[in-house]
Amino acid sequence: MPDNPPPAQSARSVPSAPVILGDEPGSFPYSVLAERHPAIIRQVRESFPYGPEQHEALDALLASCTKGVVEPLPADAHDLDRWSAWGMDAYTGRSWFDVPWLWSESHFYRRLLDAVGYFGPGPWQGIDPFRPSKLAELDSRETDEELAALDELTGRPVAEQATALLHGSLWGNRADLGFRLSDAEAEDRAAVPGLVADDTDTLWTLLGGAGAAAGTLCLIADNAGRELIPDLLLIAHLLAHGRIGRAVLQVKPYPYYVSDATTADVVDALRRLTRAPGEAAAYGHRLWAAMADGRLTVRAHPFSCAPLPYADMPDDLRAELATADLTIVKGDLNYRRLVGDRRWPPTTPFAEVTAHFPGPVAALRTLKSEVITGLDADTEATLVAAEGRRWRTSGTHALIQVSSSPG
Ligand SMILES: O=P(O)(O)OC[C@@]1(O)O[C@H](CO)[C@@H](O)[C@@H]1O
Repeated sequence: MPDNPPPAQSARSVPSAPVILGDEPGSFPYSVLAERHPAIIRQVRESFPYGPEQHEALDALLASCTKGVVEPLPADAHDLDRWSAWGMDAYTGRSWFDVPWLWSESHFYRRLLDAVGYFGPGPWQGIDPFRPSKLAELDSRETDEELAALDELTGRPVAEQATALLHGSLWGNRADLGFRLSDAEAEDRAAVPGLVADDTDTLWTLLGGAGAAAGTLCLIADNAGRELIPDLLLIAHLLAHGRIGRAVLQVKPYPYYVSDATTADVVDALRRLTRAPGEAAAYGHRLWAAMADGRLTVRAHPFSCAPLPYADMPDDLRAELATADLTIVKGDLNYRRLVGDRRWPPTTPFAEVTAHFPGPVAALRTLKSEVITGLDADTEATLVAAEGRRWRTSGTHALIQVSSSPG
């Protein structure tokens, strides 16, 4: 692992707001560590007929992450050097609640996969503990309905299709299985259609406005299933209408944050599309063909599962993203990593906190954690007056923010 700077404070970060920890009882980060992680362990136990070894390892993880400290990785761990570069040595021996929240959450998934034998060797190597819930979602009535809506959409003017598919991708971010674990009513709460920040016009300008050469879009994916499918539909539309010439889909190299998309999930989503009735299959076949001729590629960079902000991305990823005409960063966690997981005043300019990014960048996110930047003062005041702090974490609000000139 040649290329990861130390985690504590990169030279490129903007150190002007405190990093979020999970140490405040009653706060959202605390509840994720104290309640969501144990619930995830329970769900994983129930999903597979694991043997005693795995149950014992899950017991040990539960004790460590709720009442214990961050333990060192085994000396023969395949990713020892990587985690060492990502802050392991500095955080070993400290309570999971006292280190940066982003770090302890991310490390939890690394440990969970270890506990169930995902990293092998052995018969459970590569078995995604979240696959049953991901597949259930892919097979759901809601997915059928969303795909059926494409039949009607296809007859509409192209601009209308583009807007609908962009919003499909944006609001698809509500389909987050980890979030639902700690907030069962989340999906039933009505979404607030007015975006808290809306740079859609700039986004379309960057996505091959009239006369522009079709460039490369990088999409840093978030959840599989009902978020990944609309992401893929948007990519298919942009390719088909010449707004981009090529797309790179960045997914996770291993299962993460319950429902984050891996390469296996991309394959499942494409198979789901190609086997669907109606227009959905046509989208699926176009995407399949784009994979075959290289207009759509999938990447699973190790840094996608790093416990660090994107300001600390390694040089090879930085160079790769610098070649994209636009990078779309999907979802809440990626937003936290993009702007830095810090207590920013909400009016902190988005362009300022993303100045580290190597090229034009857009965030498409529903709001599910405390971090927020780029609001105008009136919008913030209206949200606070109506909801206190609830708008930050309820998943009912969304944003499209673009910075066209970083890097
Ligand atoms: O990134 P996503 O899928 O939009 O959301 C991830 C999430 O559910 O998990 C994190 C807390 O565990 C938060 O960032 C957010 O609430």
